[in-house]
Amino acid sequence: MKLEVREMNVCRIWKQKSSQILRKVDIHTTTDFVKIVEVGPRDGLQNEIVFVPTDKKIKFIDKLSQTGLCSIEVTSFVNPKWVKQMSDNKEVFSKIEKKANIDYPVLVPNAKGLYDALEVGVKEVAVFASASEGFAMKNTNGSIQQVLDRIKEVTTISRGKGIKVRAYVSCVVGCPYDGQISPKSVAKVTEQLLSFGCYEISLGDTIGVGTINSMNNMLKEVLNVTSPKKLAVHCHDTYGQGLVNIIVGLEKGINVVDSAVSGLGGCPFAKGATGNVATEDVVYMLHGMGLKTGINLEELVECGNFISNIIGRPTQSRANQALHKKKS
Ligand SMILES: CC(C)(COP(=O)([O-])OP(=O)([O-])OC[C@H]1O[C@@H](n2cnc3c(N)ncnc32)[C@H](O)[C@@H]1OP(=O)([O-])[O-])[C@@H](O)C(=O)NCCC(=O)NCCSC(=O)C[C@@](C)(O)CC(=O)[O-]
Repeated sequence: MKLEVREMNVCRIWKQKSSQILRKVDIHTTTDFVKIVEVGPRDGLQNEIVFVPTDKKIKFIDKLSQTGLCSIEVTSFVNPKWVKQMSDNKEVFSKIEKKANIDYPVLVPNAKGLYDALEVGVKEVAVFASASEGFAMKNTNGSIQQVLDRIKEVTTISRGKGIKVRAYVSCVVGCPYDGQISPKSVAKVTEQLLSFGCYEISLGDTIGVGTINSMNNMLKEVLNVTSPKKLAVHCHDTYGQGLVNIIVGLEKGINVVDSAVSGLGGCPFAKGATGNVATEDVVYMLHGMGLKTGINLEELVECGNFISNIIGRPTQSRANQALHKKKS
């Protein structure tokens, strides 16, 4: 009997808390649209050891283009000795069926990557910096400052050619090499990237260690140097905190979220990192909150199943598993 009363109280408190969160989200978002940047084809597949055939990558991206997504990061133009999985970048980008209302950014680390991408007609690039020295060195073979210098060159060339530049900051709360990361370092790198002309900064919890508190502290500091409209969140789900960390971002007025269908992914240079938060789970959550994404969840589930079959691993998305089971 006592237990029942306690459970009822816990339920009531949770209901109050979740409606407070929803109210806050309503207050802070100027629009009820949340933009999803699908990173499955790049962040999702870059860590796969077995090479995913190029025609399957293309089919995967073409299927994603049918779901209502408006931005799909398709590949990277990095050194193929470092990331062999993305070595078919030119063929993938050239052969995907591009829809007029979808952006197809590609990841580039330096001017060489940019020029290679320009050869196949890329219109948007994503550059990547780190808030930790250890990860900057392991991931990009340079210090934070050296990487920022390369990015400055990429943004200068890109702006001259009318190419849009988005930027990532990795390890915004924790680093596999340097441990906890100071929110001030994240704010400093964010400010520099914006000063180069990057239109949006995606804050990456690369190893998925963030919690409500660490995300909150980091975002408070970053929001001292910019507006939420310039930010996106990119949460890996290693500790199962991806969705809740996205809510922290929404509460602060951020309405761009990166995710990977089926929870694919991880970074080859971030030990212990697992996949991104699954796009299906994010979309299910956002729609349940009354927010719009423009995405058809059923079609997304199809994409998740398609790529899971190709890589030979079950989907990591809980929403996908549940919806698939319900259907069958
Ligand atoms: C940054 C570099 C290029 C420096 O790599 P480096 O070895 O220091 O480069 P280098 O300038 O000394 O050149 C060495 C060789 O690489 C070649 N090279 C140089 N650049 C390129 C290029 N763009 N494309 C193709 N080839 C390239 C260059 O031409 C040369 O060739 P060689 O003369 O020996 O034949 C290297 O470290 C690299 O490619 N790193 C890859 C890092 C990567 O892809 N990491 C995963 C993505 S980041 C991520 O997942 C995190 C994120 C974004 O999702 C957000 C989050 O979760 O936090």
